Amino acid sequence: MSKTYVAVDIGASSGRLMLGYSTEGKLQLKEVHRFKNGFAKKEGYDCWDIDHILQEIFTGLEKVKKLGFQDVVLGIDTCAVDYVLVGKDGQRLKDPVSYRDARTKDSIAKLTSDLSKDYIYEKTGIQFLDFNTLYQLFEEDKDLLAKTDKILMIPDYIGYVLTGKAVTEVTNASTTQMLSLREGLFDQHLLDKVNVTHDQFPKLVDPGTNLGAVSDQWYEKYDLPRKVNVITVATHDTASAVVGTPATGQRWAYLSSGTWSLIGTELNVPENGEKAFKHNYTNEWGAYGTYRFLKNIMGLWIIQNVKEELDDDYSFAELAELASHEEPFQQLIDVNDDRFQNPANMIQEIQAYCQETNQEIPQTPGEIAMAVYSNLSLYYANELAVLGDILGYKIDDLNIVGGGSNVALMNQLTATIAGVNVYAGPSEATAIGNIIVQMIAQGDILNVYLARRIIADSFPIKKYTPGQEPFAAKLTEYQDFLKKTKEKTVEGGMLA
Ligand SMILES: Nc1ncnc2c1ncn2[C@@H]1O[C@H](COP(=O)(O)OP(=O)(O)OP(=O)(O)O)[C@@H](O)[C@H]1O
Ligand SMILES: C[C@H](O)[C@H](O)[C@@H](O)C(=O)CO
Ligand SMILES: [Mg+2]
Repeated sequence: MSKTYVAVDIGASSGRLMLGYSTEGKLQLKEVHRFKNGFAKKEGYDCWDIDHILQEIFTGLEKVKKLGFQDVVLGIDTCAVDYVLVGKDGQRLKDPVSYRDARTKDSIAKLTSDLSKDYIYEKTGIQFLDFNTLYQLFEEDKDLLAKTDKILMIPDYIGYVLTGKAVTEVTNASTTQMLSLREGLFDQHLLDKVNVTHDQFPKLVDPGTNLGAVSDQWYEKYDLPRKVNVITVATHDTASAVVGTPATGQRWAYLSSGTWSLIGTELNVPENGEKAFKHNYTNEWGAYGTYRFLKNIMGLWIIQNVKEELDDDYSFAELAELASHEEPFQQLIDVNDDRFQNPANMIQEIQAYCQETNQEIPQTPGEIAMAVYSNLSLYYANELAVLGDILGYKIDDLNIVGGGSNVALMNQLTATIAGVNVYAGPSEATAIGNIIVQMIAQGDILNVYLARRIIADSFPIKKYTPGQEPFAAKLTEYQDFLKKTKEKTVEGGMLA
């Protein structure tokens, strides 16, 4: 048996500690601890409860010890862009604001009034999302920034709390939209633009960097395994998900399907040309010198809100089951419309959208869930066509990983509409990718290509073929609908 590894995977909706080790050439994964994650209003901002997250990590580590593991390696991954400001005394200056907060909704226009989007995209190759770190820092309290000794991305902050070592891991640093592709450093113009200095970000490190042991101070408070050595993995959770995607072949794409749906592929050189810029594709840095050429899609965040607004009367599996009894595409919805980013009530927002576009309004939980799932499938198919157009080749295989890989109807609809083979699973690809980087750093696995074969042999992966369903022509209708609604959105007003 290899060493014992612990993945701390903090998703936007749930966090988990997973134990991983390999025996007889297969990877074993065991969930040790899971907890709900989310943001809440604090002093007027939507904030992550970082103390809750830290407490749950220590609780999970105590469970690891109770299972008899005394000597483990640990890696941390979380969602992107968000950060913690640390003062000169090494303490947090405030709670981290969530990217869902409205403080940056007008920031792109403000920041690019005198620094062009062309410059920023040519420099960074990163998609324009109004919550990127660049815009959050632009809106940040200037007095607080002046008092800031370190700006730590959330997983780097957790590593800093655990070990006392402060670094900036590159996969997550790239999501700031401040890293220069060419120089491999934070771009000076962009730092200046947000009144931040180079040395306020700790040194940039690659995935697989050893941070060292959990500090002694924590052993006075918690009953932890005797030795916990922390390694900086691909700390943006999507970067870990991509490492954990069991793709083979040449023309493959991934869909990391969780709170967000991240659809894209893995490149060895960035693609920040005209088409990529026009379609707002991003070049987030991946592990091992790769680039995650991808697009953010609103994802299962929509269903998470629907579930909550139905008072959690239905599990996700039950909502998917109810949806499967409904006809797909009863309405066409631009699921990436900003109005779905953080509405007061998601169900009402979906219904209002359908009314404004003169379409049948979904009413029952099954109708609402099918409206979401079938339009996500259409959106995925559309983006696969765009991805192929930018790259100059058709994508053959789509690997769907993350919790969304459990939604069979969405996997099948996507395969049929996009005309691709869909390989669904593993749903815990992020935690698996987290562990793989640790195993490679420790010499337990040679490289990521061999790791992906081990993953494919270790976890159930379900294949969905395009089939002859009558929906393939639906994509053209959806593309026309998106074009029309985007034009109308620009002009405002109801759709004809
Ligand atoms: N059995 C299931 N049936 C249907 N949907 C499911 C099932 N299990 C998970 N999901 C979907 O997967 C989503 C969670 O996916 P996942 O666990 O990858 O997200 P996360 O890691 O918590 O968050 P993030 O996307 O921020 O990493 C849920 O919101 C739900 O919509
Ligand atoms: C804000 C980012 O796009 C976000 O973190 C996304 O990458 C994600 O949540 C993946 O789980
Ligand atoms: Mg996740």
